[in-house]
Amino acid sequence: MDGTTLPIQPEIDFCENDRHGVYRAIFERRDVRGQFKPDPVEDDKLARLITAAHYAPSVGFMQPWDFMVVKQQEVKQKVHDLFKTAHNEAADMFEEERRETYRSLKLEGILESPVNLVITCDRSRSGPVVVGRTHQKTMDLYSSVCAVQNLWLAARAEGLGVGWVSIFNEKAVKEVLGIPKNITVIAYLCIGYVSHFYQKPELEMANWRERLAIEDILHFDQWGQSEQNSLTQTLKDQQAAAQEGRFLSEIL
Ligand SMILES: Cc1cc2c(cc1C)N(C[C@H](O)[C@H](O)[C@H](O)COP(=O)(O)O)c1[nH]c(=O)[nH]c(=O)c1N2
Repeated sequence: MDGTTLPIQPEIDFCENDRHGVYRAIFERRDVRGQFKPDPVEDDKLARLITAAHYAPSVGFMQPWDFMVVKQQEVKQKVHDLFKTAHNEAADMFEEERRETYRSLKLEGILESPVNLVITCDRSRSGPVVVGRTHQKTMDLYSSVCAVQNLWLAARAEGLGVGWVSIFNEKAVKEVLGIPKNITVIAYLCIGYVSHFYQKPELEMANWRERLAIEDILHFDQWGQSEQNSLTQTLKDQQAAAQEGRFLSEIL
């Protein structure tokens, strides 16, 4: 193929505002559970989110996703019932000291959010041999997750909150939603306008878990090999800024 005849994008660089917008969406995106407002989400906005998801990268351009919009209260109620069952089971899986804290966490907004959206993965979408998936079969699942992340960031840019709910038995969810056996549920998302976005993850604020120090999860050339070099120092400085809400104003 002659590369010069293919259409190209007019610009390589983003202008300052656009670049800022991308990082803003990344740092200000939150998992929303309890701050949903009942206001309906306009179809054009919801469509933009789904379009953004559909333009995610996928292995071999497989596009293994489907999108299922759930708006009916009785369907949401059934999913919520499944959540409650799984949430009770989950509590018993944690160490005793953490059980009460776990129970006190708000971990879904299924009924309060006006729209629920299911993103799935059809593992046989483009036949048995897929470019890039010949040796690592799970790449299709990761592709659908890329679609979720696109949607999540686009939603933040639209002023919409998204909460990912994974506390239910997948088989039961599929039954309730009539999803065929060969389709994998990747994400059950609650979407809607919010009263506010928190600055930090709710699990971080609840002291459930801290953001890991970047230098502890950074390796050079060999696993477990660290280096005190300028990249390491810059990453530490950027993390300190991000933790204090200074990333957008000081690092960009
Ligand atoms: C695959 C997957 C699955 C879930 C989540 C996320 C992801 C990526 N998260 C959200 C998760 O708790 C949250 O992303 C982290 O706590 C970090 O917070 P922020 O997303 O930065 O606000 C999530 N949250 C929740 O309240 N109930 C849930 O069942 C899940 N499930």
